[in-house]
Amino acid sequence: MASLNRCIFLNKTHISSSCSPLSLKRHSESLKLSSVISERNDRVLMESSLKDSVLELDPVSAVNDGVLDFYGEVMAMEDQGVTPWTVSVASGYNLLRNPHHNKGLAFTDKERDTHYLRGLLPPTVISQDLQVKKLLYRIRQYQVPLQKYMAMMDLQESNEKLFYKLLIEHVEELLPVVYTPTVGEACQKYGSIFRRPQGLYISLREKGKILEVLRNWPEMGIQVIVVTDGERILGLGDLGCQGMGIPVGKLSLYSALGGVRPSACLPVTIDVGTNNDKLLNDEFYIGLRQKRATGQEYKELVHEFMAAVKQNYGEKILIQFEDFANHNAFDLLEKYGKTHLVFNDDIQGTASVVLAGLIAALKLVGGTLADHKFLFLGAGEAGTGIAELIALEMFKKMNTPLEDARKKIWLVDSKGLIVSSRKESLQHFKKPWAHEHEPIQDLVDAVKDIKPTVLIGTSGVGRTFTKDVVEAMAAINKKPIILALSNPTSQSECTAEEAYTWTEGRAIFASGSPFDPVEYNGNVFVPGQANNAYIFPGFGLGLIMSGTIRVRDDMLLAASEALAAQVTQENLDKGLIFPPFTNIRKISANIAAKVAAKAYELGLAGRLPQPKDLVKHAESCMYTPSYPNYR
Ligand SMILES: O=C([O-])CC(=O)C(=O)O
Ligand SMILES: [Mg+2]
Repeated sequence: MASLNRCIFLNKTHISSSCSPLSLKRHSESLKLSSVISERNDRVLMESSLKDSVLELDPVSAVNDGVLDFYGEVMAMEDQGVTPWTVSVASGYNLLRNPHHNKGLAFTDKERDTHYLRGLLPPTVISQDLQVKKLLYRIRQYQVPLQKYMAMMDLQESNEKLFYKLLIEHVEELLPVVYTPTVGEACQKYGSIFRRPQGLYISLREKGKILEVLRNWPEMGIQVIVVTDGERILGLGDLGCQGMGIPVGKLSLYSALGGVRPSACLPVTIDVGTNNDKLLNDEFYIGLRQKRATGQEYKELVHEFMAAVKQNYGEKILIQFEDFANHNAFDLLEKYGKTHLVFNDDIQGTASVVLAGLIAALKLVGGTLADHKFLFLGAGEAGTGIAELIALEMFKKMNTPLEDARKKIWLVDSKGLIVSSRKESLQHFKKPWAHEHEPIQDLVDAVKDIKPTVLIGTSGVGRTFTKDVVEAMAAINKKPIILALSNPTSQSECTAEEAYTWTEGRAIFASGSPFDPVEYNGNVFVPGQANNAYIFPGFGLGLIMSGTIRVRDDMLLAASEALAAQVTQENLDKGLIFPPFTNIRKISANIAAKVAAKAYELGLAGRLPQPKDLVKHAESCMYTPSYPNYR
């Protein structure tokens, strides 16, 4: 019974709130917890001598067959309540089951002795590097992307540090596995692949209790929440509660790409029902089986959530809105932008990344932003968000009046070109783009008439950049810039191969979801990935490390410029308007530094004094997943 002499971690809230006085008394008496109590964050570390406790156990707790009934579960009568008491012991078997502390076969001999692991592991001791190699080998064995995804999720739930080391060191290969496009399929099938909860579910049933629900989450030092209501998951539509895969994936990138501690990240899904009949009739669906609540009922739940988050975590908590439908996304950003540190990834993150790509592309096509003409297919969050940020950059950098800047930008939605005669019936976020022009129904006619230099797809509908459309762009421009941003791959407006082939290799192409390099006429073209994953991790790190409490457009522009500055001549020579993801942590540190610098400049930073070298400071704040040595 040597292994019983060890450290245990008890969660304060669980001691005080979830244990009945009776069971607590029985525990404290029988376990004889010694008095060395030190507090570390929200945890209470107690040295206990369980060895003694075993000898002193009340005979009632010992069951006949010799199995000790510590928790009264075996002896309790049916009408007696039993507390579902758990103690997490940071050693022995539980240490191996704890994803934050587990090192698997990398536990040294000394650690195996000290932490009661002898016999629980096979004799070999291997390095973390060898573990990475082994895991990568295993993941490569799977042919189906969803299997790779599930293997990665299993790893995240069993050995968090190994998961992050693997992801960081092989980011180009594994990003499409844990994130877009595979995460889209994972959300579609989340009901059947769901194993363990990876975030908080806040449904209409939790109304009035959201603060309590937040307190059920085991970590207290939360710095970033990514929240969705599942209504517009990528370009896949309403996936209800199964949208949870998105906050989980985004937050994995916060840690891997932006260096925010995993324990400081909280994925949240707000479940107000779904209008997806297929899910409502799916026996494995995990969410509320009802149509979406709207209007006041919806607003009240979200408002309670926003208030509870600030109450529980304070003013500096960053809340990233993700994959909300247009009809809520703009209003939520507008409303909570005034009172909370909020950021909408689909409106602002996508805008910032695309602007960065365009700034870099100017080096290939020449001129300033104001010399170009932009045509969008799709006038939702991404389309209007990007359009507004491009106009803002022209205004700030070239003193182009905002109204004139907007006139260089045209949007097409499902009803055709957005023009002034449609103004009355347009949603408010489309109105600034309703310019004077004859109505045009088809995209190809809009391309021929408007003659854009840049074509951007944000419609969420795949295959809409047809051969006619792309050829029309190629007829007008020597180097047409074509960005097919909708996700996942199935919703991309065109493929990389189509873009290069239909423009005879002249396109400057990037897409939201990754495409492999394309060989055309003996040349290899490497498409860039214009995905907000370049921006949000570094952007969030910059906000957190400066201690700011509000997001400003100037910070988004700073992030774009920082990202564009990371595109090298070598990248441009290959036609790439984004740097490779391989260096993403360095890129994120640079973005974070520029965002933080802007926060300091605007007087919005709460962490004073300002560090001298913000890039170094950002790097020093970043989480690294190497194993610590356990005493
Ligand atoms: O998740 C992604 O890959 C990009 C994004 O925010 C979206 O498409 O909604
Ligand atoms: Mg999104």
